[in-house]
Amino acid sequence: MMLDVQELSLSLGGHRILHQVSFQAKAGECCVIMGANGAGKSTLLKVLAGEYPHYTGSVLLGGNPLRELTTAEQARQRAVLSQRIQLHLPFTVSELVKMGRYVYGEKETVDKAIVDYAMHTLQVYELRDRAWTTLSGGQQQRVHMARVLAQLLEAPQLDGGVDGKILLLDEPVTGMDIRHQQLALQLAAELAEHGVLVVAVLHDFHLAAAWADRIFMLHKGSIYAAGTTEVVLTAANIRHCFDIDVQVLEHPACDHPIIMTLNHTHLSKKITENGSNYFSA
Ligand SMILES: Nc1ncnc2c1ncn2[C@@H]1O[C@H](COP(=O)(O)OP(=O)(O)OP(=O)(O)O)[C@@H](O)[C@H]1O
Repeated sequence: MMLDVQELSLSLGGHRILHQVSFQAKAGECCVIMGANGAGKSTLLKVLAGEYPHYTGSVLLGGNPLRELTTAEQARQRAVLSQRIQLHLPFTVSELVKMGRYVYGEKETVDKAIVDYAMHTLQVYELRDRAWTTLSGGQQQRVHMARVLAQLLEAPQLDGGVDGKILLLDEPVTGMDIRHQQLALQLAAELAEHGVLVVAVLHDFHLAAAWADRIFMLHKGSIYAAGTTEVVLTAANIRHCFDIDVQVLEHPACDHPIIMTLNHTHLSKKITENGSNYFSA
């Protein structure tokens, strides 16, 4: 299964948000989209999730134009974790995770086994009868991740029929503690090993460096850099896309780099000099 995006452009509210974005990704890869606030990361993910069908250019999934797949076909092939999901109805945790199964309409027993498996995997099984609204932010995010996992799987195991499916994750680890961040991304990497194409938006350089097979760095709606961590996460690319100086160091124990920020007091000075010091507002 291949995702082939060619010259994708999209306007929203009369503004060009994505501009001539082209890339290819294949089943088994863990791709990470990075970029500054407003660069177009979520919008790109939403196009891939079928939310903005009025794009120009082409998006092919397994050789088929995305637009030609029905909503039901898309939902069985692809699971999406959106950014900052807010729910106000007091669904229990298990009810919410079960929503991931609606696209299948299968036997109750299969659904229950998969839902239980997903809740165990994200370590929210103990919370299964709690109202989602009463959970902490990080716990809520883990429940959403469990829901998305339940949608992806066709059997209660990680290699359960996921080969060739797509997992789209928009800032999946927001609010999670350091251990659960690792757990969530390890899960994404394991799914990729079982043939899932994972495309995740991440802000954290360390996590991206540790888990990405390839990184696409977006800048003002276009891809500025694409490739392996070593190619993309350079001080020059980060300065260009984020307007900040960093040092890229060798990790003492792992084979990926560490991105270190410096003491950036000059950033607030720069803003003060420009007459808009929002730090003191
Ligand atoms: N529905 C919309 N109508 C008009 N403009 C939009 C809409 N959705 C997003 N935008 C604009 O498109 C740009 C890209 O937004 P997007 O949410 O994709 O950014 P992002 O890279 O995900 O940012 P962040 O890191 O803050 O999540 C922003 O300038 C945003 O204001």
